[in-house]
Amino acid sequence: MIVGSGEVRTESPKQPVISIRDLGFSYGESPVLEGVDLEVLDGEFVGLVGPNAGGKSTLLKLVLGLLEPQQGSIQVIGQTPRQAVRRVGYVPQFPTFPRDFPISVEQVVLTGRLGFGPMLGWYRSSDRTAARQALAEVEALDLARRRIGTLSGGQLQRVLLARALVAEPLILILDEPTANIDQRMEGDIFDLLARLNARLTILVVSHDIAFISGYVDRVACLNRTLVCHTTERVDGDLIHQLYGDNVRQVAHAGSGHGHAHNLGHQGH
Ligand SMILES: Nc1ncnc2c1ncn2[C@@H]1O[C@H](COP(=O)(O)OP(=O)(O)OP(=O)(O)O)[C@@H](O)[C@H]1O
Repeated sequence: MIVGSGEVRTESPKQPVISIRDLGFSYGESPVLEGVDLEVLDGEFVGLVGPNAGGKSTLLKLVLGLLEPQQGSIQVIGQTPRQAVRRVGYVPQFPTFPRDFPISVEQVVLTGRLGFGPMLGWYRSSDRTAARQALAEVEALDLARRRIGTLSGGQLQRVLLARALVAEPLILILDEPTANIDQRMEGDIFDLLARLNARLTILVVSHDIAFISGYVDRVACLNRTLVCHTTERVDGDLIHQLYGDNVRQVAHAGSGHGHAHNLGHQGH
């Protein structure tokens, strides 16, 4: 509540846009997720971190409605994940395209509009305008006519982000968006996400807890079960708890963030 010069104004509390309750999932005998609870509030920027095979991608697939919970529940904007799928923009983990794959950047972005219009068939001019706007928003409009397979890792991530944005989502979910790009680009992508967070709720999977804690509001640490921490809690002890000895920390030369890198995922 805000009180000033005799006026009383009540700020409405932020609503959860993703609600996960007591979620359980296994592919076979051994559980991958157990008793997972998570609420992501409207407008939040949440980082999802955890060791290899901790269940991060599985949790995303459940939130996207690609898998069904075996225990517990998930609501996305008050609906089932499948019902809400059009309001969720998804940036998958670094797909690769052959260099001569015959599809342009603009065509890739346009696939984000599939099913948008009333008719089956070709894209409308409003779809093309939206695709160009989305490319401009991620500062990649100059790439529109390039073949998708000729892009660098950082350029490809921007284009996939534009493809997610063109569907006008309320929530953006990204799976390791900077896993195969250099540190300067990593900062650029997260600066861009921070700007988009002004109008979108963001859930991002990262292997680099120390880096993302400079950007996100909270980190959700997933290792079969899930524990949330505010970013102030992200220190050496927490990183060690989560990743054990499989972590080396190196300063980011000249990054100005003063953060360290978790190199526990060198397989990526
Ligand atoms: N389709 C599948 N069938 C069987 N087991 C699977 C399948 N997908 C994932 N798993 C297993 O489930 C566990 C969790 O995998 P998941 O990919 O969710 O983890 P992650 O935290 O995203 O890992 P990483 O950081 O390595 O990407 C792993 O042991 C993995 O081998």
